[in-house]
Amino acid sequence: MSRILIKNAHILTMDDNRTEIQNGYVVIENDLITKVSDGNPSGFFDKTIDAEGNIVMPGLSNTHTHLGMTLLRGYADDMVLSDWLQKEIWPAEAELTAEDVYWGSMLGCLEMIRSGTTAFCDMYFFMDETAKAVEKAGIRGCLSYGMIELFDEERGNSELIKGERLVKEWQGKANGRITTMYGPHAPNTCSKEFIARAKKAAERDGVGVHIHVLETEDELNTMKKNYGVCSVHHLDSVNFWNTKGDDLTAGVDVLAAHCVWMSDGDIKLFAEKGVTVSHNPISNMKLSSGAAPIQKMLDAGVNVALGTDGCASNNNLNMFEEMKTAALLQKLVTTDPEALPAKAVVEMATRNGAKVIDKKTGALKAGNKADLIVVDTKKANATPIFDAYSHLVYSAAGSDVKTMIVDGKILMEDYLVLSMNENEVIEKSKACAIGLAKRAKDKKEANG
Ligand SMILES: CSC[C@H]1O[C@@H](n2cnc3c(O)ncnc32)[C@H](O)[C@@H]1O
Ligand SMILES: [Zn+2]
Repeated sequence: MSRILIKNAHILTMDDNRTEIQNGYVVIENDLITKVSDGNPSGFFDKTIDAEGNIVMPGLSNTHTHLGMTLLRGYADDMVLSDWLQKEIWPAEAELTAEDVYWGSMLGCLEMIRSGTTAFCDMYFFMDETAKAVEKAGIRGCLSYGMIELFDEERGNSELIKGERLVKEWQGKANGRITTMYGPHAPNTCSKEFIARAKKAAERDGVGVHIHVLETEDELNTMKKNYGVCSVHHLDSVNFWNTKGDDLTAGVDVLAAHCVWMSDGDIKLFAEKGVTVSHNPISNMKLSSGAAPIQKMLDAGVNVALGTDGCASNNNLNMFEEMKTAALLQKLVTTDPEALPAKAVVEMATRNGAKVIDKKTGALKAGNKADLIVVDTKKANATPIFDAYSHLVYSAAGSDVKTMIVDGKILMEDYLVLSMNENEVIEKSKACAIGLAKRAKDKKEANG
């Protein structure tokens, strides 16, 4: 049995009472938190980390990523989503190899460890490679193979087989750090019959579903033109949003990324059904997709989490930037400075996201898994701190994350990443990115 003590900590538990403890300690035994308290700890510990008054909190959950896309960081910027995908990203992705996705995923894991993200929800291709990277890096990943049916039944059949294989092979692996979902890409790239089949498979296998929804006004208009209703109501007709099973006991998580063009009726439906929304403000701003009505969703009782989206539309995986942007964007579009206060943003980035990844994470309390970070407050940008939530959202940087523990294992200590060779990951992923871009350029030139 391994016992770790973290002491002298300013603890944000993010538990149901949002308990905040000054000068507290956390005890970790193997992969679990066994005590969170103030006062003096007792007993023998294999390892003691003196937090020296720094903030100790649950690790951040990035609920929408395409990790292999780290290799396409900066590959095509300043374009509208449809052109960006069709003219640049999809042709480049057609050249991806398994090795590219492995090193791109390792690079993504490294960036997440360095900026405080302990868990993420991914949708992409060559997902065995992302799973291997998660195994090695030590973080927590909820992985889905991104299925693009393109309204072609035969293609849909083979996509579903690939999605199923990922679930069968990886669900619960790496001591439960790897979980899986089905990932039908979007209502404007997949038929509702196909999306309903993916949902049924998820219910059968007891895993969730992850989908892009109402990201752009163009999607909303296309759906209305083709089906007479928006994407949300289109999929509601096949019970896609139900998170409870038929007997209202068992259920599966439904994770909807973007949700920018939601009507009041869509929001009400999501609240009733228990859908989790992944809000991706930086990607939405960069692609000019719009501003999701997040304060309205929270007021209606929707579980809203945060995500970065892929590195080609953000262009990083830094959840501290995402938190700040989320807060500022809501204040801007509502013209209400009270919209999306700092504490609500930290909730989105921790406990709300954790609900769809692992319900035993997202809060520091006895019995939960030991996934946490230490945020350095001995910094100019952390002086003074009147309110820890305000500091995290408006002033802190991802690079202030000093130490990270996931599943009871120390992945970064005092800014030193322990679970991988950082230089090797940077060099190998850079070489893969250069090769990928060259292949894509050669293919483009050959096609005229
Ligand atoms: C089917 S795997 C994921 C697929 O989605 C593409 N993608 C990346 N960012 C976005 C976005 O913001 N909206 C829609 N699709 C996106 C990615 O390039 C893969 O092809
Ligand atoms: Zn996406």
